[in-house]
Amino acid sequence: MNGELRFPEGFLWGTATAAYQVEGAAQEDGRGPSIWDTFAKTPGKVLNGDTGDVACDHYHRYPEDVRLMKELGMQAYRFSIAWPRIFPEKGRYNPKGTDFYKRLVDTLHQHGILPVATIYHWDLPQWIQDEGGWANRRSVDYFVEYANTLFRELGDVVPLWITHNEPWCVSFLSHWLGQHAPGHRDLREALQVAHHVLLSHGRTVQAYREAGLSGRIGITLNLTVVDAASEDPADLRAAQISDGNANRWFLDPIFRGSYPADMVEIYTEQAGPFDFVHADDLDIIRRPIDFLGVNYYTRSVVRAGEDGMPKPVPPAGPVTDMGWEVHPESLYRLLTRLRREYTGLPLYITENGAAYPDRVVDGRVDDPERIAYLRDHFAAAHRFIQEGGNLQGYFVWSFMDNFEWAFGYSKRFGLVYVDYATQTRIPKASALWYRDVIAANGIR
Ligand SMILES: N#[N+]C[C@@H]1[C@@H](O)[C@H](O)[C@@H](O)[C@@H]2O[C@H]12
Repeated sequence: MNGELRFPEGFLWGTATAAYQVEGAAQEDGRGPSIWDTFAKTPGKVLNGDTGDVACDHYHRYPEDVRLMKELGMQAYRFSIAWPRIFPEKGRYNPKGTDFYKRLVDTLHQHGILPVATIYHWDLPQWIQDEGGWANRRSVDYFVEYANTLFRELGDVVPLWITHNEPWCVSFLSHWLGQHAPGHRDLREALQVAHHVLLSHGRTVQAYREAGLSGRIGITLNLTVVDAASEDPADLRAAQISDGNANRWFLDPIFRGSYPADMVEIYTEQAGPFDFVHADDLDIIRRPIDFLGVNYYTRSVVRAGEDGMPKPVPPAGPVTDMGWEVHPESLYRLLTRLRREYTGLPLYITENGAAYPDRVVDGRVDDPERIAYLRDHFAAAHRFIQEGGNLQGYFVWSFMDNFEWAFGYSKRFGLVYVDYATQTRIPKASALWYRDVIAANGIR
């Protein structure tokens, strides 16, 4: 790549984390248990039996972390709010929970860093799960009450709100594939969960408008590009189905007010009638948002299984420590598709990054692969912008190494290395490189 690629004036450069992955303080100041506390303590669910009990101790070390963000030139910080801190039990609001986020947001403002709050990043209060979780339509009302509480307490100091992080993971990964909390394996339940999460999104957008706040609200979807392994019609259809599950199942309701017909036919056959979809639900889900958050990590390649359903094909090219193919051109393809087929709204890359087996050598962490990964993905984003794409910001996942869900602490996504034994933070070479990218508002 020759020459410098400069981003538009005002382009927002930041990093992202999530409450259960970084905060620790799992029982502090009235926090109640979440489904991830339960899941992580269930033998065999998380590698090495790791939990988020301590994590990066961000709950106590946020002043140091925010100072480091400032030193690294970060302009924005996307964090999530832990619902079980705010409503630890049914019907009981915990002001101490909100107070932590007020302290965090105030510290961010003091350092000139824009707070971006994700309302839900997977840590459902266990008391709601005990009532059926997201599969129970009542969860929608609980979510709106929680969101309204946040808008009341933080609405005037948080300018960007994200209702949900990755509804696909909340529904299919957690209730069909069983890999995330609560670890269920039931397609019909996953479809109900997806619907109620989307409905809670729409209801919350409505509540935000009614609150008369001056910020902006959107949703973050994990999206990908699905390629067929061959031009064989069976493989092409398998790719279409995989795209329907990964992308269109969420994009269509939000931007078109309907579920994709081809997938409704398949899922009705596999999981029964959609009697959990009420008459005006889709009109609520499609409430206009101000921006779309896109989490992109990799593309997928699929072939048709014997049943015609998509089966993953192992990556042929370079992969990260997660085994995910490094495929920056698919970020450009994804963004271009979103603009062509769904929306001209502002887009933010709310997560993009890579795990690599980082090591501390003489007090330093050299991570050239991560620098190359980020550079190539920034270049793909820049190409989209150059062609008129409305991309307004980029949040690298993650600010620091953290609890990587079922992988525990075995995968390091951070720009900043965390020594979990001492809680020492060490900016990796990629953090210093990113600092220079932000300062130049571009890449060389
Ligand atoms: N795996 N992985 C890394 C990263 C995960 O740590 C985030 O919590 C999710 O939002 C999204 O899956 C992406």
